[in-house]
Amino acid sequence: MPAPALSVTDLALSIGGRQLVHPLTFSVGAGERVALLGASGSGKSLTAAAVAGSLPDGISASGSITFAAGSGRGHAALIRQDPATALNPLVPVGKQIAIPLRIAGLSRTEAVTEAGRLLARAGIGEPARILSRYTGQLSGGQLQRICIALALACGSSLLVADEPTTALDAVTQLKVLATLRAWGAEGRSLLFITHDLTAAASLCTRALVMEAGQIVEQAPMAEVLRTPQHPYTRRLVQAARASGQPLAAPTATAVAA
Ligand SMILES: Nc1ncnc2c1ncn2[C@@H]1O[C@H](COP(=O)(O)OP(=O)(O)OP(=O)(O)O)[C@@H](O)[C@H]1O
Repeated sequence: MPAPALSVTDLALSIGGRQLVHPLTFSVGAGERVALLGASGSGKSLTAAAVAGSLPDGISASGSITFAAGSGRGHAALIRQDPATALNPLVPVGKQIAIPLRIAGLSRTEAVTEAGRLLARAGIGEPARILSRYTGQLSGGQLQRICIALALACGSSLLVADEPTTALDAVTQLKVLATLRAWGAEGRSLLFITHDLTAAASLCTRALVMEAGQIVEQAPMAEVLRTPQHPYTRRLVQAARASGQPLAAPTATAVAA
């Protein structure tokens, strides 16, 4: 069995002696798409930041986070709800995507061509036109997909996506979810942080559920939807069903597609 893309063991996070995240242990398999669900303030974003190595100042961490050996040039890439914060507003996005490609040894021309190809792979229409744009000239959904193209350019094998669809309209949400699905279908791993069970169920095959800084449930997504165990998970499933949106975990065939 291949080593997990990500193994988190007894990860605990605190600030000034106040425990924000209690010791957590979980893994994300190679090519697996895992949802990290939980209410606001349950510790999802801090966990995501710890995995991506970008904890805010003042937060202390203990425990271990390991990545599969040889799992790509950059281990984990993080995309957030506000993707503009990850990009430089003064540099055209194509140039920003070209930087890691140049570092990896591509010539200037090759890097620009590859940046366009990666934008297309991330679901951006008319990539040649988008390459020369600045972040201020692009929509939230486009910026999310540009961050995914950047993660592709960095050779990341694991994408940590922290509420990437929360601020988007329904149509754009579907486009970003499709890009994330394609990311996983190419054998890369995904940790999808959200409080939107409908989005998580459409994308992920396994779910971790957090409440008050602890993982209270972890199971295959289909099982979570069918027989949620923890009271918070039950409320989440009931609320999603009450909204009338279809709730179904991806099948093994859909994952391989
Ligand atoms: N930089 C920080 N300094 C102090 N406390 C923090 C900091 N960041 C987060 N916290 C606290 O840690 C807890 C977990 O926060 P976190 O942002 O991880 O929650 P979350 O589940 O991602 O919530 P949301 O869905 O609203 O983003 C909260 O109580 C929050 O107030």
